[in-house]
Amino acid sequence: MSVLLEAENLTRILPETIPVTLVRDVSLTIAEREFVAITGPSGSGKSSLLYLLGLLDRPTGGTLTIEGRDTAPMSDGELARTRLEMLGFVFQFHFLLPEFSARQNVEIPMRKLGRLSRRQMRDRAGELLAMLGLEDHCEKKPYQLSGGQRQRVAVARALANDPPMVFADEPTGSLDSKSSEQVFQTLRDLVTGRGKTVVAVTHDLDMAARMDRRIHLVDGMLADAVDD
Ligand SMILES: Nc1ncnc2c1ncn2[C@@H]1O[C@H](COP(=O)(O)OP(=O)(O)OP(=O)(O)O)[C@@H](O)[C@H]1O
Repeated sequence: MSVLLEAENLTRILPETIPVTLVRDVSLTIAEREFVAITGPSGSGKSSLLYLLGLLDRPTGGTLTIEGRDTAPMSDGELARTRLEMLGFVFQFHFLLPEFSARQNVEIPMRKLGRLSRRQMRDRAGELLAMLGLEDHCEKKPYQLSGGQRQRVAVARALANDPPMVFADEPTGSLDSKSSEQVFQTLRDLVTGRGKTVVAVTHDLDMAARMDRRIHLVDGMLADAVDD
């Protein structure tokens, strides 16, 4: 399996009067077609690590390569472009734009990348929504959808530019158990059915146990490093 992301001694320290260490010396690799959970107690740095791996934040130490390319010398513009092409994001609260339909929300990352015609974007958004069982809801606004449906629109939006990797931060955290299971199955299908890599922060240990690998953090460090 080819490696997509490689972190070596990844560290993020906030330069406060008393510096706050969010992530410390984390080394890991994430390969194609992996379904990885990031677990750990509240405040252990799970979201901070996800933001670093997702190129939403820059480390203060260590290295991060994506498909073999070092991210340190990349400008903010290059990082944004790499995110658009390589990475999709699903957050606990869907962050769909309320004034736009489901379809228009899914088109947004395609518009930003600017590779497809209006017609192609429209068609692709419709196909993605249909793949997630939302073919009858394309023209609805987020407030007209259930929590689980909104989260599946967010998954469709994450897939808009066909990235190899999807990051999810507590994707089922605000859903009831039935919708959680649907969203979990949707993420699982991305890996087994579509060959994506999915990395998800979760508090839900049962869910983490059903994923293929677990990265456990304690105080911003990998738990196996803490055990040493
Ligand atoms: N901007 C910030 N300024 C100060 N402290 C911060 C900041 N961002 C995060 N922290 C602290 O860093 C630690 C790690 O936060 P992070 O959100 O990554 O943890 P988490 O494991 O995702 O937590 P949770 O499970 O509660 O969401 C926490 O103690 C948090 O309070």
